[in-house]
Amino acid sequence: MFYGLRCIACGRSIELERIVYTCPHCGGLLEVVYDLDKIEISRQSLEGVKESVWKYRSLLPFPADIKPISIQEGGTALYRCDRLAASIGIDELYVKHEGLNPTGSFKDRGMTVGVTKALELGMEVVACASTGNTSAALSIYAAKAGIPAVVLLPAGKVALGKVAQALMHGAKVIGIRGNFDDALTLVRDLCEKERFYLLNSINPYRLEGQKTIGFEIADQLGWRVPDRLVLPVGNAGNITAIFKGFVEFRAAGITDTVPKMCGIQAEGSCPVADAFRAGKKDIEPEKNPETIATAIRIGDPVNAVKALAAIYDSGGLADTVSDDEIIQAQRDLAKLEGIGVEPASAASVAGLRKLVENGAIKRDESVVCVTTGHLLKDPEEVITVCGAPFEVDARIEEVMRVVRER
Ligand SMILES: Cc1ncc(COP(=O)(O)O)c(C=O)c1O
Ligand SMILES: N[C@@H](CCOP(=O)(O)O)C(=O)O
Repeated sequence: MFYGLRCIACGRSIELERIVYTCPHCGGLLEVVYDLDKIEISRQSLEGVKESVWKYRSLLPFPADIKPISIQEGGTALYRCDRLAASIGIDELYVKHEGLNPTGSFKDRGMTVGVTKALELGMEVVACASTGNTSAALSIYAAKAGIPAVVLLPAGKVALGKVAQALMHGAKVIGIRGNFDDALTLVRDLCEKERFYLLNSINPYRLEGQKTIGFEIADQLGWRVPDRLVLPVGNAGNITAIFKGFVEFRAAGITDTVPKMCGIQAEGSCPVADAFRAGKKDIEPEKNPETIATAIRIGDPVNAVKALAAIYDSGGLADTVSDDEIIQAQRDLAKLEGIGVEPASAASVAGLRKLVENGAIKRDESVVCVTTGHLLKDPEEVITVCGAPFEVDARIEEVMRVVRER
């Protein structure tokens, strides 16, 4: 076999048939590892292949006969953003807009792999806890695969567009009176008891799909690796996965370096940034996380240890931004570049602005910000921030009065 499962803490190998999400020996997080001597991948082999998560199939954990559950995820735009760059004060800025995936977030990359793995393992029900996007993605891939999905959401705390997706694609949607961290604890227990397949980012296979963001950025930049990657951090899976992608491309000889990974959290929900500032390798969970960016309102990120390792190993950093800075960055992306994102995504650009202002990132560094979810995910936040549209009588003078108003 060209891949295996390994515990990042004790280094033991785990049998591939076992349905476990953490190490049965020490409780550590698991990761998929590859034997690169058995894998054929090169710049030449990738040339001309249609952009998609499955373009990089030789670095995904499946035998050749497994058919993916796919809805054309990946292949998202990497925009060069000169107006935004000028306003922030750097020379070369790109935005990787993951909001352009089928359900409008990067989670689709994880779920195409995760749900395909669920079927390969013979699992009959998939489940997750979610602040919204994971549930939307799980629901659509479960629908495509023809298996039931169960999703646990923090009641009243999930953006409307995301709940709508989970409902319409047919998941069993259960709001729990508690926060995301409570929901995750519950769903882990549920999956254990009912033999449901857990597809939060503690599942190491799901992260394999998300690492293709890193592959794709290098590919789209003509095999160049940016100096910095800046992205929001919630449950801390994505920063881990993307770094893994860059590390694997370097190990395979496709690229020659990795970017400095810069994780941005909201001020009211920042255990990873706190741990980084204290020079620690693990977090102290935050009991009552709060931020307008509901997608990253997470106090006890399951992948914190992996994420902090990615940050330290790459020479990156973690920092925080305020909700006001997030909203301003959301407006900047929308108005300067035509990129519509949900608040959590804008944390990346808010973080970049702060890091350039305080000198942590230099003008001449090349930067990619990952915008993780689409604007339409959270229409209620948009109305709160922008106000409702004008309403007038259906007469031209009334319309002109408003048009002329400053
Ligand atoms: C839109 C959005 N951005 C960022 C994040 C944070 O990603 P991660 O949990 O992988 O750190 C999430 C959810 O996790 C999300 O839905
Ligand atoms: N923002 C996430 C939170 C769950 O993260 P996961 O990556 O562990 O599934 C969501 O969309 O639910």
